[in-house]
Amino acid sequence: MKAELKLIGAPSALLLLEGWSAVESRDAIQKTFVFKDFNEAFGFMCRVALQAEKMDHHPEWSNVYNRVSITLTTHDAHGITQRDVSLAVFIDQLI
Ligand SMILES: C[C@H](O)[C@H](O)[C@H]1CNC2=NC(N)=NC(=O)C2=N1
Repeated sequence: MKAELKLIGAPSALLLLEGWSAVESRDAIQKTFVFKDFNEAFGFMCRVALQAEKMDHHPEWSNVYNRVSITLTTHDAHGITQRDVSLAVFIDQLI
């Protein structure tokens, strides 16, 4: 198994991240980002989407106007892995 697909779990991941929280009832983390308007929010989503494709690691997310809610987990591992931490770090440095 690839090292970055080893389960590390949400509690360990959260020690490395700021502003993310554990999702109840599954091994996942989530964060909500609020922008000035839809244009800013959608620009952010485009940058995340391009990186997600590059990493072959995709967020679960929703957008309402200026708000983007993101949940990260690794579907292939049924929980949090290093890939989620790496994508979360990438997302945070966009802000
Ligand atoms: C076939 C493809 O590589 C896999 O389904 C990828 C795609 N994107 C993914 N994204 C996430 N979040 N978890 C995965 O396990 C995953 N697997």
